[in-house]
Amino acid sequence: MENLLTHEEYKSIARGLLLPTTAFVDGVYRPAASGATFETINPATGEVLAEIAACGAEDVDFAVGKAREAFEDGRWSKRAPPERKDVLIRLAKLINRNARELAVLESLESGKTILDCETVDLPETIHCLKWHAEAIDKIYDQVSPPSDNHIAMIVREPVGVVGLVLPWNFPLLMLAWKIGPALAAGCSVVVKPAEETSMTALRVAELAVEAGLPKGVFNVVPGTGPEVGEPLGRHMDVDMVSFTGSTETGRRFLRYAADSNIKEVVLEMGGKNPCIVLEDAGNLDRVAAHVVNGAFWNMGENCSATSRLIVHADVKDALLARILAHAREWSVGDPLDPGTRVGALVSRAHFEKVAAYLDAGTRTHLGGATEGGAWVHPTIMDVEPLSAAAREEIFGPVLAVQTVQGLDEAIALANETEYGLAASIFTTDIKRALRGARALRAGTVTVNSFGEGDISTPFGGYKTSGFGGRDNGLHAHDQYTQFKTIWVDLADDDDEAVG
Ligand SMILES: NC(=O)C1=CN([C@@H]2O[C@H](COP(=O)(O)OP(=O)(O)OC[C@H]3O[C@@H](n4cnc5c(N)ncnc54)[C@H](OP(=O)(O)O)[C@@H]3O)[C@@H](O)[C@H]2O)C=CC1
Ligand SMILES: CCCCCC/C=C/C(=O)O
Repeated sequence: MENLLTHEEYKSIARGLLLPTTAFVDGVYRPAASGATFETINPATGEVLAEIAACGAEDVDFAVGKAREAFEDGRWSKRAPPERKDVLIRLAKLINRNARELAVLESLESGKTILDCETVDLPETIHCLKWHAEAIDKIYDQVSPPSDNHIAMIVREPVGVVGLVLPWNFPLLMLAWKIGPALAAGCSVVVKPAEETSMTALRVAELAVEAGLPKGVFNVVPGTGPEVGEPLGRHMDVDMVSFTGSTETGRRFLRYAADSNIKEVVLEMGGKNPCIVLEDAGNLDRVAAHVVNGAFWNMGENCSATSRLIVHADVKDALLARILAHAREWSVGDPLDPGTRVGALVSRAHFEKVAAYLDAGTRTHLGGATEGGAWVHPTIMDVEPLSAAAREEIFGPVLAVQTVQGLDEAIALANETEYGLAASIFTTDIKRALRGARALRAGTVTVNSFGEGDISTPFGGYKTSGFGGRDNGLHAHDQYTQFKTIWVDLADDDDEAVG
């Protein structure tokens, strides 16, 4: 990559970074009301990076109040769409101008590789914000099929004050997936970043004010799930929550909503994503490259990671040989080294969760060993269909392999999961590919590739992987919009009134 720096240069940038550590509410940084802090740790070294404001219910209440004030006086919600567009495009440009520092900050907090931060997370974050900004003034209201005696308009309105609860695996990109359409729609937001990765969201909120976003529209309240996430989920003046994270926590947000003001809830949750490789898959080396990328990219800390390989017995050995060859090329190491493909897992606690699965297979082909810190080598193992390793979301670089004799068996096995986020199928027969894609119960199915689609395609899950809406695409704007019907009677003043 020609634009990448050297390992030493990245380390030098890391040493010089100014770290944002307090909440960002109503346009300024401020400590938690209690004055409490918590440590944020660099998972690659175990060192404390910073002490972050440990906010609580009082801070959430304050931030929601400021967001409400901003929403009601219309300083953003009633601005003309082209004006909102200009501000968000300026924000995307400012992120671009600060991309290197943000990439290093993201890598330091999360253990993600600088290679991915520089070449995927930052470019995709910028692209996402621009895409939603550009969409703002191209989304039309509607008029229902007309009749002689009435006209009905269906107008979009911003949903109001929105809580955005984020995960740690793509801190910037998930922020962009949510603030892009939410701010485009005219909402005010209160962001709760994951406690492992608060700092990039804080910095982006500061850049947003520099871009011209009025104060109070974009607030970030760092802290733990129970201390910040729950009060946000239960707040009577929050109109909607959009959440990405585990299915277990997603369920809690449904309860919070039911117990409070029945706010709208959109949930993007876990996955145990199958990749079916049939005997007619074609070039197995190409297939192997996709499987390895799907399974080990971002250390497998990806809700749509390929975590189950369901392979036809006739090609299993040949495919595995190629998968092992590709996986061995994924170097494990310091996330700030641009040659590293597999960085550190996000935390020691998460490392321990993933490591506990490493002996769960019936035969391990590669990996399994770990070395200090929070590193797990790409691991490929055969598993029994009903085993925990075959069913549970591991969220690490672990690929569980199962063998089948045909398409129907493969589909049945692929669908035998509580999740339904993503799936892929490899075959050179278009009919089998489409039959398979239709039968797989997942929000995104890729054929002869691994991927999540792009900003133009909706992203979300079936079954316990998703609820209430989709991220990405114009579909994401619907999450943050209310539809209002305005019905106008066209009858003459002296016509009989009909109900
Ligand atoms: N679908 C996805 O993209 C993701 C899936 N996961 C899955 O979840 C597992 C656990 O990871 P984890 O970080 O604990 O994921 P969580 O679902 O717990 O975290 C996601 C967000 O929800 C917050 N949260 C946690 N508990 C509560 C609560 N009781 N009330 C309100 N908000 C809460 C978290 O806060 P905080 O962490 O700051 O306390 C974080 O901001 C992973 O191993 C993986 O399997 C994890 C991340 C992303
Ligand atoms: C370049 C696209 C990356 C998409 C990652 C999607 C993951 C979402 C999640 O884990 O929640």
